[in-house]
Amino acid sequence: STGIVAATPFPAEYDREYVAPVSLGTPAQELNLIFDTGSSDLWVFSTSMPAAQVAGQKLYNPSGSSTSAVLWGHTWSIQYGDGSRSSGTVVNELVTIGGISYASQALEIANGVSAQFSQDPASSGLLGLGFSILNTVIPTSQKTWFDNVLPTLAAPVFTVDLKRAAPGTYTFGAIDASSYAGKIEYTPIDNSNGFWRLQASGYQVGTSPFQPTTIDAIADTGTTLLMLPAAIVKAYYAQVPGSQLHASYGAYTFPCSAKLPSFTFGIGRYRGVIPGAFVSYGRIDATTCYGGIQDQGNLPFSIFGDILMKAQVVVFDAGRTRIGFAAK
Ligand SMILES: O=C([C@@H]1CCCNC1)N1CCCCC1
Repeated sequence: STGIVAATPFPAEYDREYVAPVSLGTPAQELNLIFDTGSSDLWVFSTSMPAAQVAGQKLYNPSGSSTSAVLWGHTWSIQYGDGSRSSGTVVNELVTIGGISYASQALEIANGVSAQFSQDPASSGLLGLGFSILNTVIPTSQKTWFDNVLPTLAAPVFTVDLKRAAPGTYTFGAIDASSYAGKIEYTPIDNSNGFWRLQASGYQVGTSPFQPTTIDAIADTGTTLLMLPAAIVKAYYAQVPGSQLHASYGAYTFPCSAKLPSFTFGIGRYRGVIPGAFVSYGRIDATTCYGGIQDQGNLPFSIFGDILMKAQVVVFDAGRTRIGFAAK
């Protein structure tokens, strides 16, 4: 089987996150979820949530589904790198994405979420596309939806084609040859820590010479920005007049009138180019804009988030434990 769903950015003004529709239960309850290659829990806002933690999100109601079955004695609790959290209980449920169904998917229903989720009306939860070793369900860890449907897919892959300020696609079981230009360049991933973790071969700021250096990064569709080592970030903004590491935001900002240089990353000999305009994340006041490239801080690796992904077609190949990039 193959399946395709739209990946829609929110909010309209800047691409903070991308959500896609997931159908739950019988009759179908369709919720918009963030597809997150950096985690491995499938969890949803539910009717078990306190009203104070809900602000417009659609809620999954297990009692309204004839196919939901409580996974007795199982709970989950997750904390993301940005400090956001959610937790709850577990059911087995029919979960369908782009027409691809798995009848007894572990569906984690939230009975509590942190403010970052409560205050985001665009997302009713997350669908983890990381490796199942990261799943937080106890006492027995559960498989991701992708792991469960993998044997039924035409090819053991999913393809991510996010776009700037426009809907893109997540495709399961296929690579759409018409979606990209040139060849797909693959590189091995290390999934031992549950991430789609790769080594990039270097970077280039604008038209400056390419700098060969290994960049150890995870490909994370659930992270908005491109998080890189301090030295690379400094070299990038050195070419943006008026940019600064803003004291109060603890992040690089720049004058919205600035012309941003492109950012190029290497995958072997392949060069992936992020246009300068894609590096502007959004306006924070009349003249100041927020950089889409930021310091990874004390993380043990870089994060290739949406700012990078939206400039590429990215193939997550579980069959050959590799990841591929192509221009578009
Ligand atoms: O929590 C996260 C991210 C947060 C955004 C959504 N994807 C997962 N991690 C990835 C980076 C290392 C720490 C764990």
